Amino acid sequence: MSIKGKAYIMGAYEHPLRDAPDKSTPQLHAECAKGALEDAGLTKDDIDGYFCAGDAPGFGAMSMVDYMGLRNVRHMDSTETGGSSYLLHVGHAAQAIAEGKCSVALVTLAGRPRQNKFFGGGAGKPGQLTDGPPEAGYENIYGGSTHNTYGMCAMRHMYEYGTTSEQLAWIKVAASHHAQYNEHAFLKDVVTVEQVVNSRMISDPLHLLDCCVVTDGGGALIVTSPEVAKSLNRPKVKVMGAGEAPKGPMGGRGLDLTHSGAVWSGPIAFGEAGVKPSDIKYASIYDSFTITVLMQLEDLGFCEKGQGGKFVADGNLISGVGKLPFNTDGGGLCNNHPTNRGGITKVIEAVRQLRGEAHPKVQVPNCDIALAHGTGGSLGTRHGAATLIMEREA
Ligand SMILES: CC(=O)SCCNC(=O)CCNC(=O)[C@H](O)C(C)(C)COP(=O)(O)OP(=O)(O)OC[C@H]1O[C@@H](n2cnc3c(N)ncnc32)[C@H](O)[C@@H]1OP(=O)(O)O
Repeated sequence: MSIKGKAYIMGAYEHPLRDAPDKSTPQLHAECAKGALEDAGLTKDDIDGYFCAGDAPGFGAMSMVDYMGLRNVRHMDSTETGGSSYLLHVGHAAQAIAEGKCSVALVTLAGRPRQNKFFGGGAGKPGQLTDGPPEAGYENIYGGSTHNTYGMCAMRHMYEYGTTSEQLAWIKVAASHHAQYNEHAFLKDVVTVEQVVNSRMISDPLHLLDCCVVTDGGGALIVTSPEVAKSLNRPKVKVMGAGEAPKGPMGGRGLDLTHSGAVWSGPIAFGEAGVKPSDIKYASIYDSFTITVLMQLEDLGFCEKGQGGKFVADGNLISGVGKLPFNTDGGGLCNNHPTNRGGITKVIEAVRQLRGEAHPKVQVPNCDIALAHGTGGSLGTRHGAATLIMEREA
């Protein structure tokens, strides 16, 4: 069943904290839920559907429903696809609403990676027997897997297409240009290409400034039926299309290191929404590392494969300058990357843009159609991809 026009995002909230030593993860989930409900003009007793991923402690969705006192939930989903989970959840919530399983869905993400000093899914130390993910035993002998696999993708992209570190650096430059206007951004300083390429090497060819930040916090969304949306006094953001796909060595269907699952999730979402890349006025693109953005821009069809380096170096990602303003909150590269599943912030900034509530310095004029895309896991080897297309309803 198509979800086009069957659900609306009516509430969105991003937690203002980036460092939360005095709050528990369930508390952050609850504060985000409260913020999104207030934004929508609803109460927690209105919620009858709940969605979260693996960052929710205990028994995931079940524990959070209990902790938050959500008495009327009749539909739950805790599908885990890493950083793309929260984009995928909007699609799943829309599907559940279209099928009559619920009418007000709450989606929450929260975590405290700064306190836990933990990223990467529990892969364990080199050579250690681990209860982490199944691939850990094959990969942890080479050290930390996340930065290394993204580094391999960047290296391969450079080899295949001649992409340069300077071109990748433009992605951080664009994100920092937007982050300067975000009072909550973890990093607010505008940086130059030279600063990015001269920052310390993390995993060749990715430098410190090619990486996303590590922040505590979270966010929440409220997705409702058209009937509930009509009753609320907020701008309506219509869900137009959603696509999801896994990429893995076995399920990867022949994709090499330079391609992401966006090659599958993108066309599904565009097809369902009935729009094309040139119709998109604003894009939130998952930005765990600069290379993540570059590959996804290409795979979603915003430029030709291999031309991403030129596209970003022409300033196309900068609001008010280029063709495709991206991550106008500063994104994961500068603003916020709570947990290793930061995708919810991608939807939240797209909602701000469509409502006309982004910072005036970065607001895209007449922003009527936006895309949010997430990836989760390790870009080169195995990850989940999810694409969401939304439209402002007059
Ligand atoms: C699907 C997915 O989501 S996969 C992605 C999951 N996320 C990640 O892998 C996180 C990637 N980022 C990181 O691992 C870390 O930020 C690192 C390794 C790049 C840096 O961490 P550390 O070496 O511990 O740096 P530390 O936190 O001590 O900060 C040192 C300095 O660098 C700065 N800094 C830290 N991270 C970044 C960053 N990403 N960009 C720019 N500056 C940074 C800090 O502000 C600090 O500056 P200061 O000395 O002026 O105060």
